[in-house]
Amino acid sequence: MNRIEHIGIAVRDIEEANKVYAGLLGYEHYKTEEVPSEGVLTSFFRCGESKIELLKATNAESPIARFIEKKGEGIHHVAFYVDDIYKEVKRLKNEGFQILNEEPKKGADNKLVVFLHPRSAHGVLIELCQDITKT
Ligand SMILES: CC[C@@H](C(=O)O)C(=O)SCCNC(=O)CCNC(=O)[C@H](O)C(C)(C)COP(=O)(O)OP(=O)(O)OC[C@H]1O[C@@H](n2cnc3c(N)ncnc32)[C@H](O)[C@@H]1OP(=O)(O)O
Ligand SMILES: [Co+2]
Repeated sequence: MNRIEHIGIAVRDIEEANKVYAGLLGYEHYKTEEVPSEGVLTSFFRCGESKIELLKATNAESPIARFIEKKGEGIHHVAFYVDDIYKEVKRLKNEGFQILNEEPKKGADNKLVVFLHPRSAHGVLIELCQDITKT
């Protein structure tokens, strides 16, 4: 793992959050993408080599809806970029981390993603991301 790929932030109203983060960063988001399999609408801002990923729930069973219901809006996950997601999953499993999906799934922005349970990482949901084109 050599850099933070993005920080995921759970929001109730993505249009309003887009305005706030555009005001904060001084530039607009570069894309919006729905990921139906995760029940989310995402919006991305670049931030150096990393990104901010705003996430709005698109249904009541979405992890974002459940998170906001329990904890309110805020940082939902930290995503690390990895060169070989299969190798990292194997390594992290051997280290004792609880892998939520051992088979990488398609995330937003052309990435394959794997999640580690927050109880494995002191209450922080961790995402691993690899470019789909590098598989
Ligand atoms: C857009 C695609 C992708 C990308 O390309 O970037 C994404 O980012 S998708 C993001 C949304 N998808 C996910 O979050 C998938 C992984 N998450 C999960 O599998 C689940 O949300 C979970 C982490 C396993 C929790 O699910 P569940 O056990 O059903 O939820 P509960 O609401 O019952 O919570 C149990 C427990 O865990 C705490 N929790 C839940 N989410 C988080 C979180 N994001 N960060 C920290 N802690 C979290 C929750 O508060 C509960 O704690 P206790 O109340 O103390 O038991
Ligand atoms: Co994410």
